[in-house]
Amino acid sequence: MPIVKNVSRAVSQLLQSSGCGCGVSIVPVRCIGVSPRQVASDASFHSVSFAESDHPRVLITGGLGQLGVGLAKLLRKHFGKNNVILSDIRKPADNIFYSGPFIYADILDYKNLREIVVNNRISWLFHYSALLSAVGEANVPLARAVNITGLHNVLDIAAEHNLRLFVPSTIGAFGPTSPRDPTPDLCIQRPRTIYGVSKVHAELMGEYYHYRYGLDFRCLRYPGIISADSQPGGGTTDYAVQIFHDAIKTGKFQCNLKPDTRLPMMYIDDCLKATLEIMEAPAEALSMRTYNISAMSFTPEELAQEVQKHVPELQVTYNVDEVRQAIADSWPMNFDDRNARRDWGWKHDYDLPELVTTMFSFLGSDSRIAQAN
Ligand SMILES: NC(=O)C1=CN([C@@H]2O[C@H](COP(=O)(O)OP(=O)(O)OC[C@H]3O[C@@H](n4cnc5c(N)ncnc54)[C@H](O)[C@@H]3O)[C@@H](O)[C@H]2O)C=CC1
Ligand SMILES: CC(=O)[C@H](N)C(=O)O
Repeated sequence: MPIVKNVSRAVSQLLQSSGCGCGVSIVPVRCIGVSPRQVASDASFHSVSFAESDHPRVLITGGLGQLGVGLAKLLRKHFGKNNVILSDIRKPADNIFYSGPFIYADILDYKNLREIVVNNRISWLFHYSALLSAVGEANVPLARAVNITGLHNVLDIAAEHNLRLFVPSTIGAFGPTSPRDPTPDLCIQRPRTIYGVSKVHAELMGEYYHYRYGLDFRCLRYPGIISADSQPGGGTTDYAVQIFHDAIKTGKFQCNLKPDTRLPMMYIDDCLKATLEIMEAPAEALSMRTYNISAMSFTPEELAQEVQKHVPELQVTYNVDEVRQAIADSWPMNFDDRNARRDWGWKHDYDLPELVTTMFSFLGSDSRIAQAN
């Protein structure tokens, strides 16, 4: 009888302790071939701090996409080359392979991922693997596996090994019934893409693990990201990268969204800066675990006009892709990021004119390099 009493007291203490994450003492641990179970642990994830110890040991999943290589470069500057491991299931180009540690990691292979985390003493994980909005609609079973099952693997490993975990979300986590102009952090989220559904799931699961197990989960909802030295991976906002390449190469650009489709966008340097800043923010500063971040918002027509200031002869035509247009029409037009600005001092550096100038200075020098080779 006393044993039964003790057990029920322990269980009720556990349930009551959810909410702040401090002192929570159970962690989901998966055994290979056995369903998830829970074991006792004294871990207090919120106390993990790198301020007084060495740099974090970082793993980036899905690192060979549009954003991962730039993130690795930024983090290596801060934490040292060998403390940041880039990973993916694709083969890296020579320059990436030789620029720092690279490892094969399939996020659907739980055991392999856990082995990498353990063997490399990983303490921060940036989970970038995903299928984006347009390619996700083209292959829903794969998007569901990578974006949802893969996330479950990452969450369990992060909780089990006390990692600080960053998972990006997106403007695509909102849908036609969300307020679109502007879209606040907390509002109706009923996206109609598998990508959006998987990202709402990631936000909720991450926050659940935070409140239930104390996982140090941090999440930003990125706008469409624009970069010069990496290609987008099959999203609805890809046009805003392609226009620069086509303006330089052919002077002609065919846009797959209508000219007046307004979407939030951001230059990659701002996106990566925000990602590092939220990971470094003290836990006490974070009143939420999922934040919108914003920089600018424009339509294809407005972007084309700005690009034409640099390439006046650029001809733009419109050939609307119905799938992408329907997605874009359900996404935010403007993003409200007041909470990020208030809580941890988020501030963007690039508006539309600076973005366009910076893109051309990058691509201009790149094409000169390409010609010289
Ligand atoms: N690029 C953008 O405009 C935005 C990106 N995000 C998010 O940021 C993250 C990174 O985005 P991008 O670099 O643009 O994506 P991307 O599509 O360019 O790259 C994703 C990477 O995931 C990898 N991957 C696919 N299946 C995998 C698996 N089973 N195991 C390991 N890796 C796998 C792919 O090989 C690819 O290199 C994603 O989670 C995305 O949802 C959010 C909003 C905007
Ligand atoms: C905004 C995103 O998440 C991405 N670029 C996409 O268009 O799917």
